[in-house]
Amino acid sequence: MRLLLRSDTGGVSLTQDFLGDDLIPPYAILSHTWIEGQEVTFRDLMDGTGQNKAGYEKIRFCGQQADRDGLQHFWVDTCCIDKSDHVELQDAINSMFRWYQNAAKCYVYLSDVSITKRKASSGCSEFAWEPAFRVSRWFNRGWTLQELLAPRSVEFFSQEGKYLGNKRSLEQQIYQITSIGVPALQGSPLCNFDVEERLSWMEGRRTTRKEDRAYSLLGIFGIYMLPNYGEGEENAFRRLREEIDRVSSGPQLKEDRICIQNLRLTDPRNDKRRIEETKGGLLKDSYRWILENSDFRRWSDGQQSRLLWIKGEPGKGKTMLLCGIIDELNKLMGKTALLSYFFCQAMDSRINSATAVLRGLLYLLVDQQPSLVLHIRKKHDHAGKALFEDMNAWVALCEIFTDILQDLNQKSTYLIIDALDECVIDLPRLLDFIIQKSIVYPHVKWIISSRNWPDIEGRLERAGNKVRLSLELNAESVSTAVRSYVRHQVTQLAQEKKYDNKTRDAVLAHLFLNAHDTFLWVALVCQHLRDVPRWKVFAKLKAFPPGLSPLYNRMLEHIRNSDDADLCKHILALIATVYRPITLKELTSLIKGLEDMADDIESLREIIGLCGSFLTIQGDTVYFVHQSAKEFLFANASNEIFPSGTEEVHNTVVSQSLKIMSRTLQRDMYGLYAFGYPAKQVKRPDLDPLAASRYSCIYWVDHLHDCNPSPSVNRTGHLLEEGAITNFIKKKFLYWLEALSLCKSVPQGVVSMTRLEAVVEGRIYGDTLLKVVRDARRFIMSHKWAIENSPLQAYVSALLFSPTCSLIRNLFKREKPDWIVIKPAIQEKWSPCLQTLEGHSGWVSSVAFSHDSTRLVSGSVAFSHDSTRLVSGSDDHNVNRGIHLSSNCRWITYNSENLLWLPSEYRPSCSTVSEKMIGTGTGHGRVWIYKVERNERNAS
Ligand SMILES: Nc1ncnc2c1ncn2[C@@H]1O[C@H](COP(=O)(O)OP(=O)(O)OP(=O)(O)O)[C@@H](O)[C@H]1O
Repeated sequence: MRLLLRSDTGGVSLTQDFLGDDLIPPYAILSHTWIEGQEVTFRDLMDGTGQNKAGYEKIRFCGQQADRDGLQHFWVDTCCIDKSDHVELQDAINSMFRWYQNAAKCYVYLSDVSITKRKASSGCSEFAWEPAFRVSRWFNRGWTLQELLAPRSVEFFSQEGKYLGNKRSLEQQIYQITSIGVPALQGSPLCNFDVEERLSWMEGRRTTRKEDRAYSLLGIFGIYMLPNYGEGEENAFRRLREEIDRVSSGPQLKEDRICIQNLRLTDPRNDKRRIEETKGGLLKDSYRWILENSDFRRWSDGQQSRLLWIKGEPGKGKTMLLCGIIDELNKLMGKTALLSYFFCQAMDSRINSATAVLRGLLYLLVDQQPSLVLHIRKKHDHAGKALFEDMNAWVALCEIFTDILQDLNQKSTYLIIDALDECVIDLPRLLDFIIQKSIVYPHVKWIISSRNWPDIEGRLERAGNKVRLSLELNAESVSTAVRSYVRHQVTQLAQEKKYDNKTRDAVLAHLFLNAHDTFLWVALVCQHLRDVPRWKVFAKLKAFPPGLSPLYNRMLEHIRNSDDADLCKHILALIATVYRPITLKELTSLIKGLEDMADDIESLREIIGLCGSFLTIQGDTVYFVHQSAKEFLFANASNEIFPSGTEEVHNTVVSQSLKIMSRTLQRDMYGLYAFGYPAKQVKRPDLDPLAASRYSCIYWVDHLHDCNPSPSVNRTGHLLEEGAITNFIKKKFLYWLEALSLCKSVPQGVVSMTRLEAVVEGRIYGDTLLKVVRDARRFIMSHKWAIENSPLQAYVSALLFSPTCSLIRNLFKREKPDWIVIKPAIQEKWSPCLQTLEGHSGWVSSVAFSHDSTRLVSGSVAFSHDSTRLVSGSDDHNVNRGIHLSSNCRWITYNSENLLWLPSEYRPSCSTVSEKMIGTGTGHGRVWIYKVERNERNAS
């Protein structure tokens, strides 16, 4: 790879050809569309010509921008490849994706998007360039697809070289323009997207040479293929397909991929990037102190100190400190060590549990050393995705993690976990695991961070070899770091708001005096000041008291005094109560009075802006600015934000959810038409009919459950009327199942129905509701597989194969296909078979219950393909849940006879589970769970 080097005088020269990625210095890369005959070529550069061509401007722009970003080198496709050299061109085509991927920055130069022109004519708002952006040629060209997807950092510039935004800040617009899903834009590994989806991204894109439409996809599929110009587009695509099939049909690779896809809950690299971006970027001067800190050095240099615990009060900069440490370790260790990390976030239920932490850490380890996936596959091949989700997930993940740490075989490994206090589920287990592993494996070093919580402190006391680094005890370093941060923030602010020196100095002085070593306080005040007109700054400064709580109080007071106080408080209460961050559209459906605003996103943004600095919007999702803001509302303002308790908010969410679902759910919402249309291939339409009701579909039962757990609540005084739920199930149940499938959430639906049955049983509701809920639960349990795989099967096989007396079948008989003339003969009532558990590959020969009747173990035997070996296995299930739970299985291979081991706590027989008598039956690969009527017990 050849790069361009900018001299001090602004001239540009080509470097040597770097052979080997490790030798290439950091560089920026240009993405643009070509102007026929006006691009500067390799030959031009060699001959010292080309400065008069229009394309030279782009080279100048790229060099200057790289310089501003502290990069000496940059790359431009027009002149860094010698296209007259056939071999070099072939090599470049196959390397291009990697070159974009490895670039420190990618600048997209949009020659057809101008800011000044539009400003002059329209007078004009910040986003006046957006219409031109949306129709820019850049989005219609073939090569620019990989230039959008491969680099981590993609920044967009107008023809004047003015910054318009980056891949993250313009995510929604790019998604709307290209239909490329947000996860792909956020850097999710492209192998996670199926072949058809990736091919579809090229639709509507053009290239000058037809064959390039296929060649420009090579990197996106991670394949190598020699270009052969002249073969024509059709042949090029045929060869591309063949190569894709060849690579992906390797059974090993395919299984590995599925295993990694199932393991992936989040990509912690994306979380890190998102956190840094939303916090305004990572400032080196504010974390560098740690590298020289004596405790940190003791941990990094010492053999014995394997666990570093960084602790401090809210907003002291722990998360950003860890981001900095990760960057430094990455730089320092390169590929000589493995580095994996995870950021816990209490407000996001995907990433606030101990299992999520282990999954995230494993994901990054496997990404760096793919051979490690074998340890996961040992269990995953048997259990599938349930391995990571069922009630035994923690046990299974611990075993896998331990195997991997052992296998790493002395390779240096760094594991970093931020914000343990935000690990809401199973923190004690996670702490014990960390302590134990940090003692056993000398090649593994851990960094964890948390607030000063006595519980964590108490538990960590047991870790003998830890180093404790308290931010409060390093006040001097933190104070200097905060001062750097203040300086940086105020300089930016002064530039943006055009402060004169006096105003700037006043702001600086106020922040220096009152920050008390708390980054977050500074960040919040500066955010406020962005909305304050320059001339009011002096007066406003006094309104920011020192300390986080007083500042939050002040922010609340501001809301209290505003015209929209009630609306803001409702919004704050809702955002504090939901189980995952919600989008603006979902917000409109859950707040009374905002229902009609789903299409007025700009006004919604304004409304969120009214909630002071408590909330922030990323993409189109609403978050608290910081976990401490949410905690403040619960601890210091709950009377005001939740005047009737949180139950009331749950209540409202349920009734609003029922409303929006009743309004939006209907048959074939995505226009799939074909009954067998695979769920995997379903793409969200641009105008997603579920956009406003997605959250409701998945969580309404959870909110119902949390409305008021007391069974003695008087039904009439309760907002939740039996009628609303009964009506919803009677009228919308089947559409809800389809929606769950479209949202890839059928398993959550099964759990919801089990929960709903328990809630209804525990309350003073009428019989009708209970009957219909029980029937609906049997319905989803019986047909979950079909509906999960093809959403429209809810109207075909599910209805046809339900018992003739099923309430749901009869309520929705109008939906049954009329083209099936000969209908299958089906029994009248639901069969006693409650559930079928699958997973074994041989005959299941033994089944037993645990003493507490909550668990079931099954055993099977099978011959190997060549019939020389007998394999026996056991499988563990949880009886109370509606999903197959099959982790914890141990496969044992024998040379001779079948030896099946069952732990002694299990005993054969029927059992009473949730007041029902349960029996079991077995077959090839399956275990059936039956409901046993007392007088039938012996018979079954
Ligand atoms: N090195 C840094 N570079 C840029 N911004 C920083 C840096 N350190 C802290 N900040 C700013 O301070 C704010 C608070 O920092 P951070 O979230 O890291 O605190 P924390 O100690 O992890 O808080 P908590 O314990 O409440 O989660 C961030 O949102 C960011 O705006």
